[in-house]
Amino acid sequence: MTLMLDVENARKTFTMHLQGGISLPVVRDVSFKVNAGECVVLSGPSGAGKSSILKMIFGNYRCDGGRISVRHQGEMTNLAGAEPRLVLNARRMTIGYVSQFLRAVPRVPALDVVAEPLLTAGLSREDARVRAGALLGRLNIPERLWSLPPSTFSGGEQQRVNIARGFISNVPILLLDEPTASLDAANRAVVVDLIAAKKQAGVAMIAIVHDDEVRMQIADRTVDVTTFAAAA
Ligand SMILES: Nc1ncnc2c1ncn2[C@@H]1O[C@H](COP(=O)(O)OP(=O)(O)OP(=O)(O)O)[C@@H](O)[C@H]1O
Repeated sequence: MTLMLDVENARKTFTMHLQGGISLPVVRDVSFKVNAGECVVLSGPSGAGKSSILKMIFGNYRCDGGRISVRHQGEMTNLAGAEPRLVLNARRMTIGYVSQFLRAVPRVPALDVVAEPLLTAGLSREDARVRAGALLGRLNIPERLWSLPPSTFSGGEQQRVNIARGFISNVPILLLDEPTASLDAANRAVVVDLIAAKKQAGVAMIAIVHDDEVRMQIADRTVDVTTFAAAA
């Protein structure tokens, strides 16, 4: 078993500067590990801090304490409090984040939105586009839409473009924030298959899923976030 992510006593408090500096403690003592090929699902009610934990791992939210170690280029590397350059490097090579919403650059065709992580990884434009098309097809995005920017797509289509962009890269750690939220049953099943393929490939995943059926299909373990509740 190869350890890929080790979260130790991570803590987050928001300080609301516009409300007289009120402190909003969200999570404390967050501790769990994820091995290669394993999918850990974060559970807990709305507001428990699940998305905040994913954002702390990805470096969108700064930790106020503790360690977030990821296997980056073969070494366990602490990203909590790391220099921005290291965090950006880890995002390019090690950690992918599939959020519920697509943040696409305006006017870029869907095919290129999906192909972009492969170009960054050094593939030729031609090869990257072929793989992007295959994945968009698998996610039931009709070919006539591939050359259009996704900004006019439906919510579910945009989410599938986002999933394709997240799953196309070969990063060894994937963070999945409600990847099936607005999908129909057929596309949910495709995403469950994509997750199974990533497990086979040894990718470590941390997921938030509200759909019980999807959770049962993908979770190797569940981590209950309420045990990290920070409110006294
Ligand atoms: N940027 C922020 N500034 C202030 N408070 C925040 C911020 N992000 C999250 N919070 C607060 O942290 C708490 C946890 O939010 P979070 O989104 O992590 O919960 P969640 O478990 O993912 O909820 P849900 O299932 O509804 O998405 C909430 O009370 C939220 O208001």
